[in-house]
Amino acid sequence: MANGITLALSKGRIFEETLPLLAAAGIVPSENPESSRKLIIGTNRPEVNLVIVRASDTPTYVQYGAADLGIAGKDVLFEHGGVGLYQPLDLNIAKCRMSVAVPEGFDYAAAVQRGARIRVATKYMQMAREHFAAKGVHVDLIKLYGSMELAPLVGLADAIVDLVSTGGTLRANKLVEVEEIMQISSRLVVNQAALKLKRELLQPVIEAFAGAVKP
Ligand SMILES: Nc1ncnc2c1ncn2[C@@H]1O[C@H](COP(=O)(O)OP(=O)(O)OP(=O)(O)O)[C@@H](O)[C@H]1O
Ligand SMILES: O=P(O)(O)OC[C@H]1O[C@H](OP(=O)(O)OP(=O)(O)O)[C@H](O)[C@@H]1O
Repeated sequence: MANGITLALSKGRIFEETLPLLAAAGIVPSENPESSRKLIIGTNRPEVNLVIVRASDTPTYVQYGAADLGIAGKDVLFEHGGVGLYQPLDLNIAKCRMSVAVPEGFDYAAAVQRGARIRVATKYMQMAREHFAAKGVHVDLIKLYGSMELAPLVGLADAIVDLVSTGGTLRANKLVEVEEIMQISSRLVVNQAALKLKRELLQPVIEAFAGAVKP
């Protein structure tokens, strides 16, 4: 794939929401990663391949040049740190927000005010650490890899830091949002060296994506 370009995408919402952007760049995947077990997927353009990765691994593939470009959530980029990545575009897809949530009935404001140590479960350690440090709130962070909403229900934590979109998952688990940390959407990320070495192939894709971004 050294002569072509490789785009890293995760299955699910990022893949689905990227399809119209790919179409605008004249790129049509030859298989659907939801039904195929293949991790390298060709396209209608012989010089363009897709690699299917875990959402949180996208920046790593692009940082090391294993993929020339990729699409990753701002949440994932914040945890990664963005080293070696050029971030030319906010694609305005996979929109949600990072929030603090607690069980209904837990008085978060009072706990913060009296300086209590709060146990917070999250997959987003860096985001949570910076948020609470900036507010001067004392927290013990507990790293989880998913289903954060369960943690307060079983006594593992007082609060969670997680992504919220419709709020349906919080409601279903009798949790309430008490603080919004950051609005989240996905960005195009490009390997900085590839941008120089493969500019002729990459620039038209970046421009087509830019032209297809919905406000
Ligand atoms: N409910 C949601 N609504 C809209 N966007 C979301 C929602 N949940 C997550 N996202 C965004 O979509 C991105 C991809 O989410 P996805 O669920 O595919 O991966 P993940 O399960 O969070 O990651 P991983 O598979 O690496 O654990 C997230 O990084 C986030 O930016
Ligand atoms: O506010 P809502 O619309 O309910 O969305 C929020 C949920 O979406 C995300 O999970 P996702 O659906 O991606 O599941 P996953 O983390 O298991 O992939 C997030 O971790 C929340 O649990």
